[in-house]
Order: sequence, then structure tokens, then C-alpha cells
Amino acid sequence: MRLLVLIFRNSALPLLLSALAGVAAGVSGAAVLTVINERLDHLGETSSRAAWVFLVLAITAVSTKVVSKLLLVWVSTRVVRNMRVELSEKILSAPLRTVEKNGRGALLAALTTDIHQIATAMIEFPEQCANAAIAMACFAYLFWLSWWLALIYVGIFALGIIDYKIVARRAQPSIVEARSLWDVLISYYNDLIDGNKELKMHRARRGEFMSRSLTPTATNMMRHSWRWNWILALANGHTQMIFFALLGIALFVAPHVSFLAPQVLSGFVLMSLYMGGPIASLVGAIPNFKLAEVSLKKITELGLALGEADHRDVSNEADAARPPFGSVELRGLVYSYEGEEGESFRLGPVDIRIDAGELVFVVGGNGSGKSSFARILTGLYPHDGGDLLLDGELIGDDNRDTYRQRFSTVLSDYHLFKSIYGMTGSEWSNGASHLIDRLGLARKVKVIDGELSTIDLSQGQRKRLALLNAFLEDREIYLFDEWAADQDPAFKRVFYHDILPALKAAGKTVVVISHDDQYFERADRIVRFEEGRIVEDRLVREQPAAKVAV
Ligand SMILES: Nc1ncnc2c1ncn2[C@@H]1O[C@H](COP(=O)(O)OP(=O)(O)OP(=O)(O)O)[C@@H](O)[C@H]1O
Repeated sequence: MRLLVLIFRNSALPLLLSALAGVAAGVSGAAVLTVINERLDHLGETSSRAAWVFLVLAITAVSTKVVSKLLLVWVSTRVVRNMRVELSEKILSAPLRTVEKNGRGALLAALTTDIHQIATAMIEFPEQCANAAIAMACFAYLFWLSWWLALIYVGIFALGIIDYKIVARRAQPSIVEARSLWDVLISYYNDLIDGNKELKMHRARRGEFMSRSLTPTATNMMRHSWRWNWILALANGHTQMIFFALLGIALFVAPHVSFLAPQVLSGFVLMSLYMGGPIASLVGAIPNFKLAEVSLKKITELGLALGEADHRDVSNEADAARPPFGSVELRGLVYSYEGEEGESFRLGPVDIRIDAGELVFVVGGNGSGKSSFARILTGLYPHDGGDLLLDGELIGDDNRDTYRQRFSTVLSDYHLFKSIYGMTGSEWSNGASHLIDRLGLARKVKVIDGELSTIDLSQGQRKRLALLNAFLEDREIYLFDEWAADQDPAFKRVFYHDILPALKAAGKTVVVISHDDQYFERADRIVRFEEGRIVEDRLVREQPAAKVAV
């Protein structure tokens, strides 16, 4: 049902036109057969009227078929494009936790396999509507020829459908299982690519990764795919048998039951043969519809339902000028990670107020909650309890995206884009070149046509480029999550002694997550986390304004 809604939401008119053209092709094809059937009865006699009818019907059958196909190709290319864009937008607008929880494997499977399956079914749909219409037109003709024989045909058909359903139902669990295994296989593909070094370095790990994870999953998928394919092939075989049964009845049984004119019998034989193609195609398309339903369900389970309104974590409003802020405050703020066995980590309650222009170092041991705090503070995760306020205004679902736009960040799991998106004109390009120079990368990286010439650099150099991005964004609040961890001692010093004070001097608010205790005295204030809570919040000293411009 959801599939039908989706089909009609996307390109309803061309799909309808294609279906109508398909019906016209099928009906005119069937009409050609009635002319043939009629002429077979008068072999040897000439009729120019019949010849003209034959010619017009044949041309109509071929041309409408071509039109129907062309419309389908036109629609199909657009449907696939639209779904790719829509699903990407859904992923962009979904809350970050939804994206993280789903994982790369499931999302990539949705973007590739599921979209392909749904698009295939959408494209099949009008063609199969046309096939169903052709079958109905054929049956109408059969009823006109002999109602009682046509009724027997309908009865046999109904039995065939019931039989198909009984057999095909057994394929469903394997279809679902094969699709679930595909997610797992993609996550192993990720390991294969991202963990290639680790796998190359250790023979036993490599062997076990293949023998315990990747190969069994691929084998399992093969088994399930084989199972549902043979079950449906068997069900298709049953359907084929029905046509032979129909032909057999027309040829061998019906003449003994009651007198039927030879033209009636040949009509039944011809129509049985003609219907065979469309009905076989209809039955053959059923797996595609089943696969598409499974794919749609998968996408919905990811929290990214296509074609339905959902909770948006991003706003499409134009970026308006914002008045400078005075303070950000967290009051009794709580956030929990849910594991399989309930809550796995709780941040908070956290109470803190950060005033504009402060340089705050957030410190603490591994797993104490610093990065989680950063994600809440920047509005990347919605908090579970307590309040987040900007100048006294509560931050919630409606204004979180706008709130986020005040931050420039380099998070610990940052991603570096080769293009510096979101900045236009030569101004940023000149700025970028200048900053690249200041970051000590001038001999490595250039800005060419709005793109960085390379991002294939060392970890530390890549992080400098991430910093470049943050500088270009030029927002009010900077947040760096262990930015200096990969830097050499000289550049670490530049970061703490030049860059941070320069940002402060420029009126920026800076939050630095750091393990570099030798530089802690560079902060205005130190906030220490332990087990998800602030255990220390102390002023260090007033930072002198820096002389170095960033
Ligand atoms: N994506 C996640 N899913 C589930 N739990 C998480 C996730 N990220 C962090 N946690 C939980 O939150 C705790 C705190 O993690 P967090 O990354 O905030 O610590 P941290 O202080 O930044 O550590 P580090 O100094 O090692 O970066 C972890 O111990 C873990 O239990």
C-alpha cells in the first residue's frame, strides 16, 4: 500500500499515461488476434476492410507500446534521481543520533539497494497495470465467445492465484532475511576498506575476518537468495502449468462437453496463448514488488520514511544575521546513551554558563563525557532533560538548527571536505590561501577553482585544514575537540600561544577540549569532567589579548 502511495506521489501523470498507452497496446494487440481468428475462419476469402482494420490495429499496437516504454524510461530515470536526492535530504535532516545509530552499512544499503528496488517496482507498476488490463480485455472477449467456458477459465485462474500465494508465501522470510544480511555484509565491506591496513598486517586476523564474518554472511545471503528465488520460480512454474491446462481444456475437453463452433475454440486457444505473455510478466514481477515492500520497510525502520513528513533536525530557513550573544547556559542538563541493556552512559546533570569572549578548557579523563558535552553544547544532540539557553532563550527542536549556526567546530571525528562548501566568491578563496600559508601548508595545498588541491595529507596536516574551514566559517563560538592531539610540538605551541589568544582577541568565544596539561594555564577557565559530571570549574586568569592575527 505504501508502495502505491509512493508510486502515485512520484510522477503520477506520466505513469498513468504509460499505463494507458500500455493498455491501448495490449488491447489493440488482442484486437489484432480477433481479426486473425475471424480471418482464419474465412481463409481464402479476401476482405480489404479486414486488411485495413488489421493494419490500423497493428500500427496502434506497436506505436502505443513504444510510447509506453519511452514514458517508462523517462519516468524511471527521474524517479531514481528523485529518490536518491530525497533520501540524502532525509539523512541530512534526520537527528545526528538517528544517523549514528543506524550506522554506515544500513544507510549505504538504503541509498543503493533499497532505492534501486523501490525504483524497479515503481517502473514495473504501470507495465503490470497494462498487463492486468490486457488480461481482463482477453477475458471479456472470452466471455463474449462462450460464457461458460470463460467461467471455467476464471475458476482455474482463481485456483492458480491461490496456489501461487500459498507457495510464494514461503519465500517471504528469506527475502526479509537476505535483505537484513545485506546490511551486515555492507558493514563488513566497510571494515574491509577502512581496516585494510590492520587486516594486511595480521594474517590470523585477516583469515578469521574472512572465515568468521564476511564469507559466512555472503554464504548465508546466497542461501536465502537461492531459497526465495527457487520458491518463486516454482510458483511461476505452477502458473505456467495453468496455461497448458487452459489450452488443454479448449482443445481436448470443451469439444466433448458441449458443441462449440470452431471459431470459438480457436478464439480460446489464441487468447490463451496471447494472455500467456502479459500474465507471465505480471507473475514474474511479483518478486520485485515484494523486494520493494521489504526495502520500503527497511527505510522506514531507519527513521527515514520516504514521502512522509518527519521530524526535521535542520531548518531550511535562510541564514539571517544574528545579534551577538551574551552567554550560553546549561541548567541541569542531562543526556543519556542507550545501549542494548538500557542506559550505557549518562552525561549530567550539567550546570554551566559560558559568557561571550571566554576561553574555556574542558578537561578530564578518557570517557569522562567531554565529547558528549561538546555535542550537547553545539546542539548536535538534543538533550534529554534540563535546559539549554542562549541569552535566556530556551533552545529546543524549533530553534536548535539556528543555534548550531553560531558554532565553528573541529570535532574529534571531523570530516574534511575537499570543496569548501558554503562559502562563495573570491574573498574566501583569498582568505583561504592566506590561512593555508599561516597554517604551514602553502607548499602542500592550493585553492584551485574553489577546491583544495589535495586532502591526501598527514593526520596533523588534515586537522590543520579542518581548522582552516572553521576559520573561514568565522562564527562567534569555536569548539575544538582535542584538536592539538595530532600536532607536532612546534605547531601545538602555535595553537595554544597564538591561535587561541588571537581568536579571543577577535572577540570569539572558544571552548577547547584538551589533554595537554602543560598548556592548561593558557585558559581563562578550566572545567573538569568526571563520569559525566563537572567536578571542577575554576577561573585561571585573564588572558592577555594576542598580537598575532589569524
Ligand atoms: N556513540 C556513542 N554511543 C554510545 N555511547 C557512547 C557514544 N559515544 C560515547 N559514548 C559513551 O559516553 C561515554 C563518554 O564518551 P565521550 O566521548 O563523551 O568521552 P570523552 O571524555 O570525550 O573521552 P575521550 O577523552 O576518550 O575522547 C563513553 O564512555 C561511552 O560510554
